[in-house]
Amino acid sequence: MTTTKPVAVLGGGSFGTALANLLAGNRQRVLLWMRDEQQAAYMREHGKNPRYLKDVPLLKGIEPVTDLAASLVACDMVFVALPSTALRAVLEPYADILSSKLLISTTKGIEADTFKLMSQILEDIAPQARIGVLSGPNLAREIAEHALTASVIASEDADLCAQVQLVLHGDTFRVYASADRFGVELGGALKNVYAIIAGMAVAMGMGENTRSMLITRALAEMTRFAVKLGANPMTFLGLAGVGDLVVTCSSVKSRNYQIGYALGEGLSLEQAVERLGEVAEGVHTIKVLKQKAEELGVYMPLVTGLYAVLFDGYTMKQVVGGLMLGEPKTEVDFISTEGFGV
Ligand SMILES: NC(=O)C1=CN([C@@H]2O[C@H](COP(=O)(O)OP(=O)(O)OC[C@H]3O[C@@H](n4cnc5c(N)ncnc54)[C@H](OP(=O)(O)O)[C@@H]3O)[C@@H](O)[C@H]2O)C=CC1
Ligand SMILES: O=C(CO)COP(=O)(O)O
Repeated sequence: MTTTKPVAVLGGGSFGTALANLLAGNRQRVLLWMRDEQQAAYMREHGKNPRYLKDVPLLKGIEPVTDLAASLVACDMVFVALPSTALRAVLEPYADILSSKLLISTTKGIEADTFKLMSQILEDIAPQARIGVLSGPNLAREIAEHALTASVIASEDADLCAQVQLVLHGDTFRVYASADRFGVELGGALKNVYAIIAGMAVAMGMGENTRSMLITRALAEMTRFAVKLGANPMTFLGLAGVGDLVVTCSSVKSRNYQIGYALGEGLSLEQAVERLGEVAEGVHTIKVLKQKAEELGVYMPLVTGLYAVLFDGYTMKQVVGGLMLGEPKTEVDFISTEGFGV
């Protein structure tokens, strides 16, 4: 089915580009908004993004544009694929126009001063808007190359979920609905931190047992944190939790993993970020997460360890030693096992 109005995608990076292609593949007209007119002009002329996913042809139906107000006015449904550090500043001036829209955040980050997730920022900006979150194991390059992929659209608004499923669902992209917006969004933001640790471990020559331990203990840690914030732990067993954690901790295509790998090779954080030249949200998330975990008294040894390496001058060896020799713990301590006969 084709909606009459175009769909807006905000952000001309890897994910905005992949999402625009997905929508256009489903015969939607797409206004792909980016800030740089030179980039948009190149894309209109050559049918490719000159900076991100450079070799991926843009499908017919995508119009690269730079007038944000006009794009928002023209569309009812708006996907936001901007970095977390830019989202509020970019959208705040357009609060009035956004009020009547369906706004779907795809940004996996946490705001530094407020600890707000991106859909909560959208809610601040446009309280009247209908809001959702798209999240899951969704590496942009694989989506662009039509790898079979699943994602989750999460919103309290079931009609919004259905509309998003309609425009995105296709041969290679399957979209599940969830009513747990907070849990789905939190999972996507938290896993980036653990992908940095996983990349670091691989660069340092650690094995598959180690990676498996890391991913599983990361899931325990992020779920423990989420439960403290009142989230539903079961959501973390789905695509937007364990699904996204596994892909991001296992793939060299993940930018957060690449940051970790560079750190493991001995680069400084600044050097790693510069070499990547793309967004790696975990670099910001680790700071706010460490602070929030302390504030709430949540035990997050992996977060604390990564923070110590990145900002307090500890070596990986020191941190790993501390983690392994720590007091023995119970395994699944974050979900009540009452009633399971355990
Ligand atoms: N890539 C992926 O696999 C996935 C990414 N995401 C999420 O999508 C979000 C965006 O990531 P992604 O597209 O991959 O990042 P990229 O690094 O590929 O691209 C970032 C984009 O944001 C633009 N941008 C940066 N600052 C601003 C600003 N102030 N105003 C307007 N545009 C700006 C950049 O423009 P410019 O080139 O001009 O700097 C660029 O187009 C992240 O939160 C990420 O977690 C979610 C799922 C998968
Ligand atoms: O969120 C992602 C996959 O689901 C992309 O991860 P990176 O931002 O680490 O590339």
